[in-house]
Amino acid sequence: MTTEPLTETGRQSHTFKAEVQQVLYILAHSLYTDREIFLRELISNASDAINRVQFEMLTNREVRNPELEPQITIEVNKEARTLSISDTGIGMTAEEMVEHLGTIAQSAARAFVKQAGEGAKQTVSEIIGQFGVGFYSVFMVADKVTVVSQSYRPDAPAAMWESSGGDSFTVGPAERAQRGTTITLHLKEDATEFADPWRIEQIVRRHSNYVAFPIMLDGRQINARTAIWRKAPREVTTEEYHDHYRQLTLDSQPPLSYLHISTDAPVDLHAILYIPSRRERGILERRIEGQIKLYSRKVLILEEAKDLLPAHFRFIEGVVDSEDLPLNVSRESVQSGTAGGSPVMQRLRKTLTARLNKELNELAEHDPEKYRTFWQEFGPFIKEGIATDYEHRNDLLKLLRVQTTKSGEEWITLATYKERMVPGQKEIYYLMAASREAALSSPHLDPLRARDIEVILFTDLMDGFMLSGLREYDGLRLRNIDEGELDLPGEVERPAPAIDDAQFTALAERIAATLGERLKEVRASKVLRDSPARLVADEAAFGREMQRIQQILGHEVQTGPRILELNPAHPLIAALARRAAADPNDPLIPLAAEQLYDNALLIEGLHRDPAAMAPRILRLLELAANAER
Ligand SMILES: Nc1ncnc2c1ncn2[C@@H]1O[C@H](COP(=O)(O)OP(=O)(O)OP(=O)(O)O)[C@@H](O)[C@H]1O
Repeated sequence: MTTEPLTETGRQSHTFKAEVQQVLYILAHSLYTDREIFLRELISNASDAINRVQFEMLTNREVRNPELEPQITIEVNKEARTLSISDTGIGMTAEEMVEHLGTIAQSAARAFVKQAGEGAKQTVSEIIGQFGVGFYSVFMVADKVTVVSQSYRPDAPAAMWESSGGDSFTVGPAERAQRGTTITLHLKEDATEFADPWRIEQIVRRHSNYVAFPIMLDGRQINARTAIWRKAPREVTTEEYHDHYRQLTLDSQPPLSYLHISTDAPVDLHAILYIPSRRERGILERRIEGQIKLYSRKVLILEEAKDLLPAHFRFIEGVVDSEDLPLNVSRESVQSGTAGGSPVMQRLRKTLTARLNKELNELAEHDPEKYRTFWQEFGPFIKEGIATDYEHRNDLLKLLRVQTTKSGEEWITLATYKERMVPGQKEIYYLMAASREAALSSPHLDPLRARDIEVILFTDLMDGFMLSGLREYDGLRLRNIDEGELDLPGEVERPAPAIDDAQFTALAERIAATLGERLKEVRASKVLRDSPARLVADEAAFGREMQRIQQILGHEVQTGPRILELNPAHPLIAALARRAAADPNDPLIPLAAEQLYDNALLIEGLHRDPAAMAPRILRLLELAANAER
């Protein structure tokens, strides 16, 4: 930014930073249909400014005009084609104007220019929201903008900032009687609509209705008078909740569900918590995590209160308001739970968490379709909580849903699994695989299918993480069925081997020689029925769930050799064994060994490079077709 010498009026001319110039150019020259959001941005800045001065007043006595009521005032003049918005906020000094209204975070600007330049599908309001070019959006509708401000600092003189877009702005002294800021827009010819009071009221209702301070127009308050979370739930309509959610989050989809708490005892608590309908909103995934705004006595204490819910509920959006929070707390002390904030925060957290759990359980019970959506979008968070949050594990286990060999497309609870266990079953059986389809073709299922035992199919990356911390449910151990020695209830008849021991040994030796160090042992299976082979984990191999995650993420892990079990009653194994016994150098055997091993990895979702199998499969096909080489 370059700065020119003072002119006679005491104004100094500055050049916008290059990134700002680019942003301004795009904003001024694009035909955006939702230009009206410039007003939302200005109101949001005004509201921030009031929040900030309220905070100053809590901690700092030296504030100019402490008696001023928090208020945002809009004035329009059709003849002059102007719109102005004033606030009783923190104000800006001349230096702050240069700093805040001349620059823009460079990375944000670059990302903005890139997105806008690509003609991205999202609307300008989404882009602006994401990149924080808020103030500059005025240049979509104005060809000249004047800002006059009086800082809260008692000794700072009033100042003005003015620009017609382009590449420069001026800053100089000004007259302003009281603390706060007035921004005046000289509207472009095609933006006259924004000098119409009716239009302004419509925009405020649509985008800024729930701003916590009065927004005045022609002597009337045009935003909602009472914060909806302070109303009794029966007085709030679904539409109002949806509107509030949209204005809070900028999410274009309505929330999946919401929860409104309004109580005075044992704590004073007025809160609305929203469960979004999807996890990822907007291209930048800025809102993959929710935000909970914390108010006390109408003062916004925290824009993003982290400690009000356990970490696994971080996708929740909403507002929490409690009169019980001491006003003399700083943001930091509320956050860290010190300085007296702690006991109240803990009580709030406890109440909110319990109510949210209850709400989710009720959703599952009364609206299974919605709960299914919830589970698909936010299941991974619940699983994370189960693994890491011992305090809430039992509550979270009620929210857990799984698919099994018997559930089809349905999602069931562990309680349902338990009810459906066969007589004599003492453990919960599960299988980890790449997908449901892959899981259902797993050879490990053979002995359980034969006994009609239900098996949980875990196919999500987070499942491994969850299982690393979850060893049992309701007194039942969770057992991975890839283990060699499962003590299964009930007896089933075993199919008779189709080959003799010598033939089997010949095959086992050839396979062991081919697969070398990848295997600990090749042995005859006591449990396989319909499948030819399986890879069995070493029971001692603790932590395989986490290892699995590492493997899927492509990290090098020492997994230790496993045991290959062959099914001597299977036609393929029998045929291979006969060939191995007849000709130890039969070329089919090593190819088959490799392919059986790869099949096992594929089903488990652990194969590193499936494409590498293509030449071998081709060779196997040639052998099957007796093709000449
Ligand atoms: N009405 C106002 N009163 C006091 N300061 C203001 C006001 N409007 C803007 N500012 C200052 O100008 C800065 C830049 O505003 P701008 O809207 O461009 O970005 P932001 O508010 O920081 O980010 P975003 O609007 O995207 O959340 C603000 O951070 C604030 O410091």
